[in-house]
Amino acid sequence: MADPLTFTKGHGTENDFVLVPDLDGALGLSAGRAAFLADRRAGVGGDGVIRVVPTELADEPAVREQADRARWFMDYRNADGSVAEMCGNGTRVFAAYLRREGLETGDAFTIATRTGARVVRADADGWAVDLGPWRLADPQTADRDGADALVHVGDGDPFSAISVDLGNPHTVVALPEDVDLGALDLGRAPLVRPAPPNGTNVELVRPIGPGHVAMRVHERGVGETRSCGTGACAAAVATSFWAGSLDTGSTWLVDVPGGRLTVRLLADHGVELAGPAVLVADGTVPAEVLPA
Ligand SMILES: N[C@@H](CCC[C@H](N)C(=O)O)C(=O)O
Repeated sequence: MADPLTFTKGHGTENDFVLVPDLDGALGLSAGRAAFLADRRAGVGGDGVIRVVPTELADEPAVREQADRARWFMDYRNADGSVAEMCGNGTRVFAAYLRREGLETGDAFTIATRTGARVVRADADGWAVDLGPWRLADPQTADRDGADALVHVGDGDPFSAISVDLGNPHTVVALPEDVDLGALDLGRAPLVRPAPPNGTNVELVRPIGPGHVAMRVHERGVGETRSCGTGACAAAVATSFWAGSLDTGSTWLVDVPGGRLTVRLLADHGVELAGPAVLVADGTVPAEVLPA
C-alpha cells in the first residue's frame, strides 16, 4: 500500500498554505495534486501549496544554481495548481517550518525561490525577507502619473493603475477617496487592460495616513485572499512612487483583511516584508484519495 502524504498547514496574516515535505525529492507535485490539496471542500484547504524540497533536486536549472547558498527550495503553487514565481507570505511560513523541523537552525538563512535566493531572518514580528528587486511600469508605456493600466472591478468605472514587478506580476490601484474599499466586488477577477501576458495579482489600496495603507487583493490563480506579501510590497512601492518619495528606509504599514504587514524600502530597489508566520496543524492524506 502507498504511503500517506504528510502535510503541515500554516498561514501568514491568514494567507494560508499547505506545506508538503519532499525531503528526498521523490514525491514531486503535479498541478492536479496541488489543486486537490488546496481545495477547501474536497482537500485540505489553502490559498497555495508549498513543496519543501532540497534545492539541488529542483526541476528548474535556475533554481538548482542557488544550491550553494540555499539548502531548501520553496516550490510554490497557487490554489488552482499553477506555478507562481514568488510568494511573500509563503517565504515566512516556509522559514518557520524549516526552523520548527530543524532543517535550518540559524536566526537568518537563505532559501531558494523561482525569483532567486532570498535571505529570511527572524524578527520581532515573526520573519522578515527582502523580496526585491522591484520594478515599476515601463516609463515608455506609462502616463504622466506612472499609470500603465486600467482595472475594472465588478461593474463599476475603471480605475487607473500601475504595474509593479516583484518577480511575480502586480497591478496596483490607488482608490479615489469617494470609493469604499470594503464595498468593492472582488468575487470575480478584476479585468485589467492591457491584459498582462502572464496574468496579474490586483491590489486595491486606500491611504490611511502617513506610511499607512489598507489593501485588498485578488490573487492570480486563487481569487480574493486575506493577504498577499508581494502585493503589500507592490502597494508600498506604488504608493511611495505616487507620493514622489521612494526613499530608502521608509517604512509602510499595510493593513489587510487578515492582519498587518510591515514593508521597508531598502537600497537598490530592495523591499523587505515582515510579519507573522503561524503553523497551525499537521496531518496526513491517505494515498487512495490523492490524485496522481
Ligand atoms: N500570496 C502570495 C502570492 C502568491 C502568488 C500569486 N498568486 C501569483 O500568482 O503571483 C504572497 O504572499 O506574495
